[in-house]
Amino acid sequence: DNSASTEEQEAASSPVKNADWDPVTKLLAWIQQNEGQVDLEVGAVTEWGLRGTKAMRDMKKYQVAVKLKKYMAVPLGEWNKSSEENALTLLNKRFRNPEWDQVMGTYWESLPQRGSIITKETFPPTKLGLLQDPSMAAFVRVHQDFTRNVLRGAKPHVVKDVRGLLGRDISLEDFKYWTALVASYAFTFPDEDDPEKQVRVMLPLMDLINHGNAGEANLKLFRDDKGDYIAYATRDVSKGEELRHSYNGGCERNDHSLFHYGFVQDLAAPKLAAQDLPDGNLYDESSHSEADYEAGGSLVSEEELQRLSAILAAFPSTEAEDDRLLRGGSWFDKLLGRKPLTDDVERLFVQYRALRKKALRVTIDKLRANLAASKAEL
Ligand SMILES: C[S@@+](CC[C@H](N)C(=O)[O-])C[C@H]1O[C@@H](n2cnc3c(N)ncnc32)[C@H](O)[C@@H]1O
Repeated sequence: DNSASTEEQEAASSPVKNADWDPVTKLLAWIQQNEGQVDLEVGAVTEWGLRGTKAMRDMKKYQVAVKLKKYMAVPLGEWNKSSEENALTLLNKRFRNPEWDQVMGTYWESLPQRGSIITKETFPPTKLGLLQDPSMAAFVRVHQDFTRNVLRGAKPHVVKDVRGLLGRDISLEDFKYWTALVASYAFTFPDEDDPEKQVRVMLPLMDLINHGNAGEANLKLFRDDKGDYIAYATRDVSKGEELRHSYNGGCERNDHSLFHYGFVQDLAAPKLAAQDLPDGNLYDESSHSEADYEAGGSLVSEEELQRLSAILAAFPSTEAEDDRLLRGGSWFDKLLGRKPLTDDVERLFVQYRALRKKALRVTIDKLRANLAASKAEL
């Protein structure tokens, strides 16, 4: 058999043995061996080493970056089920079906390991004060209580007996880890049998693609009529460009992206946290948006100026003070031994509160200018 001997030769001349490959290299090979297509590379995409995906060559609009056979996907439950419930669905399948679990081992290994996922499920409770956002901290506590309660069987509508379901005990740390993964790495697609229903699904490699805002995103994901998953370019892309798709329009608000995905962005046109608009919060969309602060907008008023200014004034630290914590400050701070924060979670939380203040400041400035202009017109 000719092909087998070619494979043997390749294996023999390959510089590393299969077992030594890093998890991502293994993942790409595994997808290609399973009728998939890979036309991107995985690596660091920011100076601080965020992992993401990049174009390996110039790409044309509609060109396929990843194709994944249906059988490589990991279907979970309906989209409106909690991540805890979806995590149990996943763990049940893993524990009850060891052969499948082993086949999928290459995928599990490509995922971030315990301790490196920072989302609402894993935010350390002792650090929540650093957010300077009691309402976000409260939402986080409610989530973390729920996870704990599901695990100890206190939420019988989700599961009566975790041990009975999984056939073994799992630690709270493990449960939080899988819940966080299911929450921040799974996708939502219409159900194949009932398009009215939305279901969650985990997609190897496709879940290594980072979020891009509208205007930056250059990939889209869809499922074809055979049920296979495809990520394709939505415009021409140059070699080396990061490939991104939009997770959710809400990610342009840092409260949303921090809570659900553990990142924040310093946008040129910063958006207020949902709760800083006159109505709305993390879970309830506001009836207002930044457009209402433009000239002639419904929020260009003296009362709104007072309201936003009061929110900004009530923070326990200023933007400049936060900035000093992140950057290490002046020669004076250095002399006093004040070092920049190094802990990832602490930096993220201080970045969040500084960017929240920045969005308030920028909105207040715009509002004040538009208010002055409208008075001058009168
Ligand atoms: C679906 S994964 C994407 C792949 C991930 N970067 C990795 O290496 O495993 C989602 C996670 O990636 C990170 N992420 C995604 N988009 C990002 C962005 N635009 N900026 C910063 N981090 C981002 C966040 O940690 C998020 O929870």
